[in-house]
Amino acid sequence: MDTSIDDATDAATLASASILSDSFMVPQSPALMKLSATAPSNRMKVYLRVRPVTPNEQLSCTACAGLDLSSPTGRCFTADSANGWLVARSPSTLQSQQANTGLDESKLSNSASANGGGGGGGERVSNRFTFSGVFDETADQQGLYAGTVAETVRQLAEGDLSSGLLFNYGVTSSGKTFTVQGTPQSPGLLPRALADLFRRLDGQLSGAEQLLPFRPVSFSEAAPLAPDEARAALAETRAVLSRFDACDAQLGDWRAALQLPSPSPQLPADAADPVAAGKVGSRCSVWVSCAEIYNEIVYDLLEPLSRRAPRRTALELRADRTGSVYVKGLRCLPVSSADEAFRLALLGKHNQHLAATKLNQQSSRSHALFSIRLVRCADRPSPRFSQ
Ligand SMILES: Nc1ncnc2c1ncn2[C@@H]1O[C@H](COP(=O)(O)OP(=O)(O)OP(=O)(O)O)[C@@H](O)[C@H]1O
Repeated sequence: MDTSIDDATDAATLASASILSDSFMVPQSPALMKLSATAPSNRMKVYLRVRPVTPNEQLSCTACAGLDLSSPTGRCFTADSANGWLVARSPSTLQSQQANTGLDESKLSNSASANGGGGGGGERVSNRFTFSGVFDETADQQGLYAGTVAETVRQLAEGDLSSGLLFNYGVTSSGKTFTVQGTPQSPGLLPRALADLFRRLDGQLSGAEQLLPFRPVSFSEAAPLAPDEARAALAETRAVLSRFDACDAQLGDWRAALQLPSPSPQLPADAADPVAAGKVGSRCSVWVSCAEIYNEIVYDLLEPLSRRAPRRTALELRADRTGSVYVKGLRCLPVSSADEAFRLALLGKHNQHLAATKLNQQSSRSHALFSIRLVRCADRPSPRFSQ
């Protein structure tokens, strides 16, 4: 997987790739990745998003000197959304083509072979990479969400999916944060997924003041929750959210772009239980966690820090009874709205290790993991639940 995408980025393609699966696996070779991306029956999907070239990149890329990157024919790649292809050409090939004969786009594309080999009489002119979907720089955030994550969220909300993963991969400054988090005016995949999930669960959620019947444990299990434990869990969410002031200024814009109600809706303590009232067949609670992997150590990004304990605790990985790996001790907090869940995501992002790199003033220095867990209680006398 890495090799194939890196080939493209080497050719100055600025893109991030996302993988969505309900059984996560990492292919070991480019050939395997190609198979995964194209086989219709495979549950892993690989998408490529190309972001716009910035004026700075146009100026600073020596390999691209003389090329007009703002023109589709002046670039060393072509994103073909209709076919799910990315055709990459080396800058030197492009320069010599433009200088000598002018660029013949159709000839270049035709020369690309399906297995990524070159054409043009044995000369390696271009490579074609195949993805489950390709989104060029004109793709907006809503279109990207609708074409990638929306179906997984629907399946999760309807109980057709037990687990899914969105894995976002790309070189520094390729647009990972923009794609997953987005901006207040243009929210990315995560806030859209949360808003969509809560809209779909409308009427099925345990209210903030009602007792949650179960809590998630390990990777894929749930355990009954005693009333005082439920109260403590809800109080912890409120305590963590109360530290949110640092990011609060932008919340109005996020809410407006996502059409979220403001402030977050919380069911009153005496709200009718929708299951008991026969309105829905199941009752759900949503829990989120936020971790980072920094220098190969896992930390809880929602852990409160104090003067006495100014550093985050290093957490350990464990395997549960099914062999699934989880982070022991990672806070998993109940949330009653998309607004609450996204505020926790923003707080986690705020706490992540950041540094400026040559290419990105706000570069993430760690890998962040945001988990959304849905616990569904089918009926109370003999409860069944799914995550
Ligand atoms: N599709 C897009 N449309 C417009 N601007 C974008 C797009 N993708 C990324 N950008 C802009 O490009 C810059 C770098 O993007 P971003 O910070 O998301 O990269 P990153 O992959 O998260 O970087 P790092 O790994 O260093 O944290 C940002 O200024 C961002 O706003």
